[in-house]
Amino acid sequence: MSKAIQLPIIDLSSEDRVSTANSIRQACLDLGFFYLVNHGVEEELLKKVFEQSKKFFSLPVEEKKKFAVKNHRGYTEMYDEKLDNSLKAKGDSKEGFYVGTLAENHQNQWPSEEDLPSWRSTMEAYYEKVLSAGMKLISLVALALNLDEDFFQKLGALNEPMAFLRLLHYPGDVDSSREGVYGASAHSDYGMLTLLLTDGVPGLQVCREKSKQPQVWEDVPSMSGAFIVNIGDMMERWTNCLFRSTMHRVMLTGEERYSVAFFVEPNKDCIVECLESCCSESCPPRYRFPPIRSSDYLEERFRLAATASAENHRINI
Ligand SMILES: O=C(O)CCC(=O)C(=O)O
Ligand SMILES: [Fe+2]
Repeated sequence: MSKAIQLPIIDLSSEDRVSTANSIRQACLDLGFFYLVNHGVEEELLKKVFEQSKKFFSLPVEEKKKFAVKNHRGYTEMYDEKLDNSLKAKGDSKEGFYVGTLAENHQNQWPSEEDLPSWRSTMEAYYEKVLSAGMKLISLVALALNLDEDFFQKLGALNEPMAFLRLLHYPGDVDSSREGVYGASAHSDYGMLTLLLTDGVPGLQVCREKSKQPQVWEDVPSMSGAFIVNIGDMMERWTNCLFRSTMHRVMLTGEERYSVAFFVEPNKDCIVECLESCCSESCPPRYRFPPIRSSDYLEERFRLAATASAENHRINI
């Protein structure tokens, strides 16, 4: 058993925005992981998303493959992805389903109303609600960086955010005794921030210092009704590594596990480069992080994580 970590709790409904922004700043300087409570997404909807997710993953695999991922929307099979591509294992032991931005809803794939009634409306409602919580949170993140709260909106990062909802299912019957077998192998997330919901089954772990050997992994307990939020790599680049995008993974415990990740990414054309408020003469922009276009960066990361078996449904955003 690994040691359980205690994450700070951020209340999205608090009227004291300055103090909330300060707490976010501290959490992001420290680990870049925190719980988000009072986020405005009703318990009932959280429950429904899990129910509908289970219904989809319970379909026969041939049925699920009819929604094989296209343009980064739809079903990803077991082993399609290897988040730590230095591993020898064939791929991560999980299946998933991506829903992309509703602004380009024609590109999304939906099971029919006859097969899975209310599936689409549940996912759309969840997408809208979590996106709205994510936008509120990003305003607070801007304040936490001593910027105007609408900084990322003004920058044009969020007029068409490339947010992805991803349903995840980790089967309980995978032999995880072999080396390199994980539900999700070690990685950091790609974008601005991630709002994660889990069903309470353990498995998620974080590593504070990825270069320290041996690596120390700590369990992240889930908190009922709260999102686990983490900072992604593009936010780390924007902040010149002031805010941390921490490495994490999902262990297989022998118990089936469901989670729902919501990745908030800037819009495609947004250039991600060191913010002025995060560099100075004594702390210049890191040379390994030159300005990049958001969608170029994302595509490259998706490409690196796709296993050979997933090559034929390569992402194209
Ligand atoms: O399922 C989880 O708890 C985490 C998944 C994750 O880290 C990811 O998909 O990026
Ligand atoms: Fe992740």
